[in-house]
Amino acid sequence: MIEARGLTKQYGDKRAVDDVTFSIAPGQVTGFLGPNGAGKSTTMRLILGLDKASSGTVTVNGMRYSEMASPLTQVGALLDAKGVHPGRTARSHLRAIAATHGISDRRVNDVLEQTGLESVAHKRVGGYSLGMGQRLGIAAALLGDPGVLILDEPVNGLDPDGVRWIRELLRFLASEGRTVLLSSHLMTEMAQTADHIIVLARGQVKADAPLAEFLDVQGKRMVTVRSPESARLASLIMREIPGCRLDSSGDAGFTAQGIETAQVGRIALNAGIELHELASSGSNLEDAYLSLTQDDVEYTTERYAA
Ligand SMILES: Nc1ncnc2c1ncn2[C@@H]1O[C@H](COP(=O)(O)OP(=O)(O)OP(=O)(O)O)[C@@H](O)[C@H]1O
Repeated sequence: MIEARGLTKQYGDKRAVDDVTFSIAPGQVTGFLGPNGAGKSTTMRLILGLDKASSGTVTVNGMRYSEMASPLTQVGALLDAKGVHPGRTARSHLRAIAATHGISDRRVNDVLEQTGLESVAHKRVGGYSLGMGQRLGIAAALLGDPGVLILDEPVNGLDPDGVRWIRELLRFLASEGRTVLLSSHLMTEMAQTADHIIVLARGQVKADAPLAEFLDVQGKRMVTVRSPESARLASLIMREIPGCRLDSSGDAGFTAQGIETAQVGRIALNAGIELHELASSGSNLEDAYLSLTQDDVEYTTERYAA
């Protein structure tokens, strides 16, 4: 369990984290989302005692990081996978960390095996690919067998195989009852990995909800309709369902928001209109996230029309 209460971090005149309160529960993966500069990494650093809060508190299993006698066994983190001496081998890197906590060589071998690094454990880290470096960072996070894991953009730059491996590993770790906090800008990946979503924007919590609820509240369900009489059907729908929004899809059809498939079916039936397609698609995490944060993006660019 990670608990933040009124957590605030001020850098000069920049308030990077602004009165943030949340509880991150064990047994699930919590996705930490937010535009660049939203305060995600700062919050993670505050949890890990790498930065000092200006006010408020954050605890892991009821304790501040600085109060933990053996922090690696409580909380494991992957913040910057590049912070490893290039001349060391993976095994010697992990052994050096293990030595600070009295962790056995056997455990080092276990995490090398768990992260698929056994066969390259004797090689110098300087020659590692990005994916191998990420695996080593995760091996270090797992070393103390902690109940809480914090990973800042762990899938950045990984190939599809590595991305899937991390997704399955995090789901497994959560299923063992661990608390997993994961930040990523990859929405499709997050949608497949997270059970719960926290969105930060300009240092504040904009949403804190189970994934399904987040999609329901923020997302927009879309109905796709195709009919040889689509223009007549569209005008009937506009008349009968005020507030619904239609967009022509060009292919003898249209998409509609703010309406259910059953309503379209009934209107079509009553008017004797033949339907060739009537389908509902759920909203995706990217759309839901973008609609929530569109006014909070600090670094923006012009959009290109398709
Ligand atoms: N050490 C620091 N000194 C001054 N400002 C900082 C420092 N660290 C972070 N900031 C500022 O705090 C804000 C939040 O940054 P942070 O890195 O936490 O955001 P983020 O959500 O992790 O962004 P990204 O998605 O780009 O990684 C930014 O405006 C950043 O410039």
